[in-house]
This record gives sequence, structure tokens and C-alpha cells, in this order.
Amino acid sequence: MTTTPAVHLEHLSKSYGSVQAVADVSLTIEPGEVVAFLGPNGAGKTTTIDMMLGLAKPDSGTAQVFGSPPADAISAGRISAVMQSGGLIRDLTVRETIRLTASLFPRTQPVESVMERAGITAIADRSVAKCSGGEQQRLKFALALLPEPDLLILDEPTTGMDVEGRRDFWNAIRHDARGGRTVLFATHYLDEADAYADRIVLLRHGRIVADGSAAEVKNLASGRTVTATAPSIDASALLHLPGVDQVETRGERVIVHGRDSDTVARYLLNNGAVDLEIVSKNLEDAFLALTTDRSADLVGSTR
Ligand SMILES: Nc1ncnc2c1ncn2[C@@H]1O[C@H](COP(=O)(O)OP(=O)(O)OP(=O)(O)O)[C@@H](O)[C@H]1O
Repeated sequence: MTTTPAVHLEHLSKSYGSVQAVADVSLTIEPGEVVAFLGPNGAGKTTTIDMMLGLAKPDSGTAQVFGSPPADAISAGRISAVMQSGGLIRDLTVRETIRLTASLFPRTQPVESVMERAGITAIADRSVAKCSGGEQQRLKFALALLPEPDLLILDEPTTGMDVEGRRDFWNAIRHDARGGRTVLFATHYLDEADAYADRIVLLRHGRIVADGSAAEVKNLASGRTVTATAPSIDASALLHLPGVDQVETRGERVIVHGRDSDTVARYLLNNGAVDLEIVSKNLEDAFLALTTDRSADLVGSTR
């Protein structure tokens, strides 16, 4: 039996004047996946999300959510979104905001329950104007939970939050997603994608340039360096291994940089190498590699 995908995008493209915001994006997200959209400013994350929510019309291609056009999925209460800005009335309290929003839906989760799940019960009587940026985002998360959506979309929800605020926010989302909800979030932070997503989709210049687990994408972005003592190794054979982009010898040590460290390690060990070490670049290196023009030839799709 095949399940209907939560999100199915087929050859989606959208331009604004001469700017191609999204270029031929095809993507399938299965129910229950927690997916991060990662990419630098202007990569096309928001435009893709807007098309998923039916807020922007594709120039070509189709977007389907649970097998229906986005508008149908929204009216059926199956999608909720936490967007980057706006939307809250500053004079209302947190509880009043949720009550007011709940009154717009035919059926919702109880107000106290969504506050609890979003971790804002303690600030229920605080006015929105007095809530920090992080608290306001958690309030938006509580609002998004009201219809108990099957798909939750968050567009850069933690921009401007401090480290603790981000951690609390994501713990609330992640905890809530345990029930099998599909979550898609856009972020600039590789560490956030790494910690909270099952899958990372990396966008750059409107295209998907990598799609896989955090480990796979980091590996694609940064590669790893395998070092071993291998006096009789053939350096040119190493260069022909899949994903290897650099081989250096220093005395009896051979230093191999590439995307597929397992294959390199296996080859080295099968050819008499000893004292093998594998080192990843750190997250910051990976993020820079992912988001600069120099990365173009390093990154590829893993799916
Ligand atoms: N309404 C619009 N009118 C004109 N250009 C737009 C519009 N919306 C987006 N763009 C352009 O489309 C490209 C993709 O923008 P988009 O907001 O989708 O990227 P993003 O990855 O969400 O960026 P950010 O991380 O900065 O939010 C950018 O070059 C942007 O300037």
C-alpha cells in the first residue's frame, strides 16, 4: 500500500521579474518527516513555502499537500504555518490571543492544552507587547496547533532568538512532533537543522542542491579528511575513488580529502594502511561551504 505524501512538489518554478526565485524544484515529503529547508538569503525557501501554502502561484509545476491543492488542505485544517513576521495584536494577552483565534475555527484543541504544548502557560496573562521575540514565536506555534494540523510549516521561526530561546522553542516543536506530525521548517542555522530535522533539503539559487540526513549533507558540504600511514599506496589510484577531490603525501602519511570517507578508509585498510584517522570539518566550515559560491562543485543531491 502506498501512502499519500504530506507534500508533493513537481517541477515547481517561480520568477519575480528577472529573478528566478524557485527553479524546477521537485520534492516529496512523507507523513511524519521533520524536514529542514536550509539555504542562504534569497535561496528560495520562503517562495517555495508560499507555494506550498497556496500564498504564491507557481509559474509552472504543481504543489500538492496530502494529495490536494494547498487551499483545500488548509480549509480542511490539515496545514498550519508559523511565518516570519506579523500577525499578533499587541494589546491582547497570550490567552486572549489564542481564544480569539480559536473562535475563528469550527473545532479546535482546548486553549489550555495548546498553551501547555507550546510552553507558554506561565505567561498566559502577559500582553503580547511584553512578550520577548521567542515567546511571541511560541505563541504563534500555539496558534498553529489549534486545528491539530497534520503538517506544520515554520518559516525561519527562531530568527532573532537567543540560544536558550531557540533551544526551548525547538524542544517544544520536537516534543509535539513525536505524535507523527509532519514538520517542515526553513532556517539559516545548520546546527538547528542538524539537531531537529530528520532530513535536510538545501536550497541555493532556487534549486535543491542537497537532500539527505544531516550527516549526509554535512558530508557533502564539507567532506572528510582521511589520514593514514601507507608507505606503498598508489596516490593516483586514491584520486580515482568516488568523491575524492584531493590526495597529498607527507613522507609515509597519505592525506585524502573527499566526500565518501568510508570508501577511502576501506581502500586504505585493504591496501596495508595503518594508523587511520578520519576528521570532519566543524559545523561552521560546513555551513560556509554550503552557502558560498565556492561550494557549487562540492554539493550534490544524495536522493
Ligand atoms: N514578492 C517578491 N517580489 C520580488 N522578488 C521577490 C519576492 N519574493 C521573493 N523575491 C526574490 O526571490 C528570491 C528568493 O527569495 P525568498 O524569500 O524565497 O528566499 P529565502 O531563501 O526565503 O530568503 P531569506 O532567507 O532571506 O528569507 C530573492 O532573490 C528575493 O529577492
